[in-house]
Amino acid sequence: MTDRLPHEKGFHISWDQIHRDSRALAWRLDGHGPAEDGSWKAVVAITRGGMAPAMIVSRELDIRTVDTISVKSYDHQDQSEAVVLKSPDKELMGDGEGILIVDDLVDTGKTLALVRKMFPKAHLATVYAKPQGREQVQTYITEVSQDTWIFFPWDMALQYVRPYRGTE
Ligand SMILES: O=P(O)(O)OC[C@H]1O[C@H](OP(=O)(O)OP(=O)(O)O)[C@H](O)[C@@H]1O
Ligand code: HPA
Ligand SMILES: [Mg+2]
Repeated sequence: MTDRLPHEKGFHISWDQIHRDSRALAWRLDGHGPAEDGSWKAVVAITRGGMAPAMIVSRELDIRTVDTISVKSYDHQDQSEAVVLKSPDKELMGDGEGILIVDDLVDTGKTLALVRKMFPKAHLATVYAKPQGREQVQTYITEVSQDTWIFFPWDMALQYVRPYRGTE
């Protein structure tokens, strides 16, 4: 876990930061849907990490139809094969046209590759992206290096840190 990080760097994201970055994602997507007025039909969150960004995006863009797809590919920081545990509504999704699929980040791109295969016409958007998976995502806000592990606020808690000088 955190004391045995396989990644060289840690990028710690606060609630405030993910809120700002998710809003920035929404504003970038605004008006770029395939409908005549540029709107999107629905937002689909890739659970669980995509749920908070998807909520913020759907709020900003006034989209009330929100569904989820559950893809599991990691146990803590160990990656395994990506599998779909729950699919979104078939009738709503079709081939994905007009659907905004939102996740917190793309890392290797395995999760999004699977989602893309299921819904080839959907728009895939993430808040953060690493270089290896960047090709899989159509819109993202911030890129971090591949050897960085992103820590999200829902996986962290405030705790005591020792002063820079001192022994306690
Ligand atoms: O680009 P990839 O290498 O596939 O990795 C990115 C995915 O991995 C994490 O989800 P995870 O499977 O850990 O599930 P969670 O969202 O429930 O934490 C993250 O939230 C992305 O969905
Ligand atoms: O850098 C990451 N942070 C959190 N979850 C992840 N899942 C894949 N990569 C990451
Ligand atoms: Mg996830």
